[in-house]
Amino acid sequence: MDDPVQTLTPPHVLIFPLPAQGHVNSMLKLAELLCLSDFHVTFLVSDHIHNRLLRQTNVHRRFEHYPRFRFETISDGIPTESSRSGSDFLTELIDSLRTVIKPLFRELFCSNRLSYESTRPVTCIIADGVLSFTIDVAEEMGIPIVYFRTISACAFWAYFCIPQLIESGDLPFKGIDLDVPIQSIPGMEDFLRRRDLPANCRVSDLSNKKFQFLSTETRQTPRARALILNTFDDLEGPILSHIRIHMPNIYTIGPLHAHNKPRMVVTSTSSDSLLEEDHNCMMWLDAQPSQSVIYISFGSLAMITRTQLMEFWHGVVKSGKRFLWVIRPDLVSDGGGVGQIPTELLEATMERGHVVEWAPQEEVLDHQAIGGFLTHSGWNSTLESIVAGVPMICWPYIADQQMNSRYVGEVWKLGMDMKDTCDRIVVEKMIRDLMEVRKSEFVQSTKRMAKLARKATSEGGSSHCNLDRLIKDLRLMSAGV
Ligand SMILES: O=c1ccn([C@@H]2O[C@H](COP(=O)(O)OP(=O)(O)O[C@H]3O[C@H](CO)[C@@H](O)[C@H](O)[C@H]3O)[C@@H](O)[C@H]2O)c(=O)[nH]1
Ligand SMILES: C[C@H]1CC[C@@H]2C(C(=O)O)=CO[C@@H](O)[C@@H]21
Repeated sequence: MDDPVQTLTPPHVLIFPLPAQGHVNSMLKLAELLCLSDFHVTFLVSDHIHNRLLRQTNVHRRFEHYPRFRFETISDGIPTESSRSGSDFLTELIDSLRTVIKPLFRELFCSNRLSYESTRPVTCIIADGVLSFTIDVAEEMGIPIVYFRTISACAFWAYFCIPQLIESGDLPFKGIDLDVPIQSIPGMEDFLRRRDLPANCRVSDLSNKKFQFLSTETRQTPRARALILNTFDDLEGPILSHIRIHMPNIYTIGPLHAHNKPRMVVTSTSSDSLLEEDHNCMMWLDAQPSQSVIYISFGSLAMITRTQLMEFWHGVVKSGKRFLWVIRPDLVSDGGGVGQIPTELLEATMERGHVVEWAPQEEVLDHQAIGGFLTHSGWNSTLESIVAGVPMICWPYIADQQMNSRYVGEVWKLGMDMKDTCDRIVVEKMIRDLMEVRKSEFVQSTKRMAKLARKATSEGGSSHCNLDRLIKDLRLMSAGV
């Protein structure tokens, strides 16, 4: 007999990510999974993000397959000329969230822009876990709201425990020793150091705006009905048990990009990238020996100085390995861009390297030529590397990345943590260790975790079952149950 819940009128879910690539990616994947269950989905993005999606992706064609999906746009309140990258991005956004986006979000619900032909009004909101003003509006409107935090459970738990860190005297740091152990986060007592805490904790003044924002926003999480996390139980089970004490209803449904549902419109050109992907690198990879290439990418927000770029470049070249490197147009922060490259680097790059401004990363990581990933440890990149079974060298930049890199190196043993170092000798050594000296050790551990990740999202797996439970619960919430 059919499940009676299935017979309820299809929900209309409004999904609202923070206007940043790493948040839009995973939440668009959730949107598609809900569309496959015949939900009505309104995906609320900033005008800036929407314009870039239109320009750089086939996302509109992809979602034409789902007649109940639509984009809705809202201003991010940030000056058009802003690069929306680097550590200043959050500073700009924090002011705008309160002064511009919150009033516009409320106004959206008071207008008729969300009720359109043959579609019921919004019955449930899925909001980014750093947008607590959406809970205020949802409560005013009497609409159920579920949070989706797009970072790892371990990073979430570190942010959530900031009050304990302050109470125990761990924050603010006293002195400059970043290797002082941190023992006031339950479940992390044996391996956490000051340097592994989210980068926002490296402040001397706890009234720092970004620090306060991330701590305060994270502590608001229990006000939501439930929390969605893009992770899986075999990866972060121990930490999830601690979070569940404060937030009992958690849906671990990741790795979201690994769910392969029948009817899913996944083609080789399915991209959510806000930059134009250079697919020529795939033909270059086809010509490289198996597991001979180190892939280098620092995500969509990270910025490095030209000095750091040169340290990485010299180290990569000295390693003697082939390399595919993503150098975004806005990656180098000190104005001069990539600038003049020393001849010896250019010659080596011509011989065994390939540089692109943006790559089809999921496809790249799945390519047989890739033997390692030098990453900034953004959570989407980390999950993509785990699913692809590619060992990592982690060079975290901001926010949650410090936590992710410690877990990759010390807890999951899926690679090495290069945090707080940018030295050509270290870069060369770590690449050789990853691709030669310790290769068999990492191949074994990454194969095992990749198998667990695919098991989680397969029929009967933990994430597959949690996604079914989320879909059923969204139907019940939308029916007022
Ligand atoms: O050339 C590239 C480089 C990256 N990507 C994709 O872009 C996304 C990048 O996401 P992520 O690795 O999470 O990095 P950020 O863009 O930096 O993501 C932000 O959002 C994440 C989720 O909240 C956080 O974990 C990060 O710290 C934060 O910087 C991934 O899906 C990649 O596959 C491409 O498609 N092509
Ligand atoms: C710029 C960062 C502020 C909050 C976001 C985040 C999170 O904790 O959700 C992590 O890194 C970035 O994506 C965002």
